[in-house]
Amino acid sequence: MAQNRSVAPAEITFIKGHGTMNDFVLLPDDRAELELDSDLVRSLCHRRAGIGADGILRIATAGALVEQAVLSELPDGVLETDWFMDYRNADGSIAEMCGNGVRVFAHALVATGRAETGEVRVGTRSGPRPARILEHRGDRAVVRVDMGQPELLGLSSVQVGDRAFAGIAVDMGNPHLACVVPGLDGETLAALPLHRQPGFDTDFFPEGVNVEISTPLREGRVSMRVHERGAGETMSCGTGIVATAVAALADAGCTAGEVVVTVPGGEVAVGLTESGSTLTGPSVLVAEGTFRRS
Ligand SMILES: N[C@@H](CCC[C@H](N)C(=O)O)C(=O)O
Repeated sequence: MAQNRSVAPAEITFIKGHGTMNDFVLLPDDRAELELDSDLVRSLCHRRAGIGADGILRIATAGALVEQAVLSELPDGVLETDWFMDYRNADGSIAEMCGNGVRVFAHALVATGRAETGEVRVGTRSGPRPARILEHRGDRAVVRVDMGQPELLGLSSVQVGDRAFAGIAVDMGNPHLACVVPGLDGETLAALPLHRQPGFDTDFFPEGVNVEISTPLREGRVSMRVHERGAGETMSCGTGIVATAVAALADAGCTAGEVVVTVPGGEVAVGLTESGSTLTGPSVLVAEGTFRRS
């Protein structure tokens, strides 16, 4: 039963941050009192009329989100007292997970005194995603996230402009189609019309999909671009980066290894073992302030 839920206030305190330019508005709302509807999410994320972001990270305890009926129950492994990343895409839709978001969220927990530096428990709709702050210098941090076990779901394909690409469907808590394209180089990758929604198989992905296109693995590195469900093309996508590393390693005949993924917004490192995956990269907190709702 929702309790003490206020109507959305006229002024909302926010922090703005990004992880390899996948940018977020963070809303400190420990007791989950804010009515975070999709109109408010879209206003906050609007790049002309709002603050501008690929998504929203509400900071609340998991217990408060259950109490306010934002979550119907605690996801497996998440404790009532855990800080929970209540993630919304820029279009107002809810997503289960956000890899870059977890890095920025854990950094913000430490920067605002909600958690100690070191290992930080972060709850998500896909379960706990422990994060370790490896370096922390004020507004900048380097964070490693335990991203769990990627699940391979089979093969599908996408249409990007006049080209079709085959890919591996990977469940990272959220859905991905990671397409490693033989012979693709950085220049051709950069020219693909990924700003437009790629065509995908809606029977295979009834809830929509995040689409990654990448170069093949070369000396432990790939270059990738992404079109995100609910946000359009972004400069980086942490879950998509891990999905791409899985697909690039599979393409090279491996099920484990280290891959550095270059995205338009920077570089992130993935570690893949038989039992799980990690994502290591930067987090930057760039601003804080008050959003005035009109
Ligand atoms: N940018 C994120 C993924 C955000 C959610 C995604 N758009 C979805 O709808 O699944 C990341 O860093 O993983």
